Amino acid sequence: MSGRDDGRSRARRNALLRILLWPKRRRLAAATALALVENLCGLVSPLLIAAAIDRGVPSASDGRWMPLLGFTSAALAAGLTTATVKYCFLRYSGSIAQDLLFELRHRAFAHVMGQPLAFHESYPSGRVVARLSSDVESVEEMLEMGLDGLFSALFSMVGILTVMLWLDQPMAAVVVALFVPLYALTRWFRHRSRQAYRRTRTAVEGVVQHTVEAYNGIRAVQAFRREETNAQRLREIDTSYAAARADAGRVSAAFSGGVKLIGNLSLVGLLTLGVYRIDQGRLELGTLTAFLLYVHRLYDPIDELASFANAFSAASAGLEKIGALFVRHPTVAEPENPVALPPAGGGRAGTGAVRFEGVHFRYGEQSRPVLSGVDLTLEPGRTVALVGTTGAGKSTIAKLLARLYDPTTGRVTLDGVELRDLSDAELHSSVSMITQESFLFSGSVAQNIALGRPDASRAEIRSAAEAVGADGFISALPDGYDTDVHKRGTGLSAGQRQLIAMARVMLTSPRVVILDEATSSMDTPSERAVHEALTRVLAGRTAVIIAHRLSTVAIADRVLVIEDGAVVEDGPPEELREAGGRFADMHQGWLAATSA
Ligand SMILES: Nc1ncnc2c1ncn2[C@@H]1O[C@H](COP(=O)(O)OP(=O)(O)OP(=O)(O)O)[C@@H](O)[C@H]1O
Repeated sequence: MSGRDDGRSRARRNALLRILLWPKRRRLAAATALALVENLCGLVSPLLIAAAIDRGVPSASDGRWMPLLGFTSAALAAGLTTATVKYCFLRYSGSIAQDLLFELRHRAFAHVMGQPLAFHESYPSGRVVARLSSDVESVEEMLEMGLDGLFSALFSMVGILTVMLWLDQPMAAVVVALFVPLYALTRWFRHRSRQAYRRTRTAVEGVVQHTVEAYNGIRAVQAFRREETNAQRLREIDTSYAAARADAGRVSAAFSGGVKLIGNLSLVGLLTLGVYRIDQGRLELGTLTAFLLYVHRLYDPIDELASFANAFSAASAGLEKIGALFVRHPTVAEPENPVALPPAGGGRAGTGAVRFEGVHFRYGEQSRPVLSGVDLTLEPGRTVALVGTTGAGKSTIAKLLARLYDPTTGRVTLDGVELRDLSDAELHSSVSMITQESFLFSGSVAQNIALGRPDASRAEIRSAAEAVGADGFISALPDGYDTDVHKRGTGLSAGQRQLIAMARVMLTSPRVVILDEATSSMDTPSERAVHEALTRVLAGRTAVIIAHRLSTVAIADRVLVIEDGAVVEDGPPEELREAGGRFADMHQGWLAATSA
């Protein structure tokens, strides 16, 4: 990662942290106060023990037990208070941490869901899953195990050093002197562990991404016998993940060991100097004991600080990655002052006129132009088939018509209104896209049909299903319209899914329907059922079909042959067939394929 990228990642992480932490500043301040009380109580105990040794024990030898009893009871009370406050702190900081994670996960998810198609087409779904799962988990781990260590370490260090300086300065100087190597070690650790954890986050992202891709494409994986290749690839990515984790482990082990070594050197130094100063009569035994107890207390949290720093490095790398999700992507924004479509009048007739005016389009600034000046007029209520070689630009035209993207220059209008000027609600109810996947969401069949109109009544849902001939098979399902589409055993066929998708469109009753036809063929009876449904859905609407089959082109009134992002032939299918151009060649090819 270059220095500039590094700075940008950190800036994104800090901005994200600010957004998450600022609203919780009061609760964080309360948690800090609890930690302060806990550490102050913890600080008192060694002082009381020192007093018990230096004052309580001598007076007890003289037969006066009260001072010793007083000091030991006070030490006990301090210990009990420390434990109680610690319990409260952990509960309180735990609830802050959970709220924070909840918000982080939901913000990230909502942001991803609201992104334009351009984002999803360039950002692999596996990477998004990694962001929302393992990267958020790394933050969770830090919050769960690290906060306590961080607070204890910071307060203890300041508090203990202050008390030490007050008790005996030459002895405190020994401890302070050993902070120099400790500082150097910590700097090294921060630098190395940040690198190591960035590598682990990248590696774990690879593992998740590969798993999600393999799972999404399981049909292709099995059809092309890619199981072994995929497993081999996972082994490779996993090996690099393991290596990155091992490196992170080595760094943290070196740091922990180093801290322990410096802690022990402090003990030896204090013991040597302490014995010398006692011998000189400048120090009491109780004070030496307090110093030894304090050093122990000082280095224990530093060790905890190491685990926090570890968790922080992992979480920090995770937050940098999550922060990258929030980078603004050019979006197809909803207009501030939307324009309404002219009313449909009596019935649908006359609506659904589409125009592409001088449309140029490229997918990104670096990409080559896909459409270069497309001018098109689609008449209301007619069905147009887009045909052409693969990569010609057919889907791109459909995506612009559904306003999944905006043209780079030029405009697309529906009934005289530019798509950019329509509200999202009007756009979605006026232009519907039936995609190849016919995706069904978790929920009942009825809910899936009512996707575009969640307020539709059961009677309306039913009549939409009847209109496309889907009522028969839906009523035969175990729970009819209430059958859960993803419940085991429901197993809807590809054709049935398509019929549900068509009923969905029927219910929304859009002016324009775009159909990205499936290339894979279905068995003939279900293909016929889908075809009949399609004819009913398209009746009276403007339809654009990306056609891959002869039978679909047959229902079109007009064919547009697209080549290299331009319309090269345009006319009724019969006319183009006779004209002997590209469409005629394609037609011949289809005929040969179907008769073979
Ligand atoms: N998301 C994208 N980012 C960058 N380039 C893209 C993207 N989608 C398509 N393209 C490019 O745009 C061109 C047109 O693609 P498009 O999907 O419109 O073709 P198509 O005619 O629908 O092809 P097919 O019949 O194979 O679906 C192709 O060169 C393709 O590589």
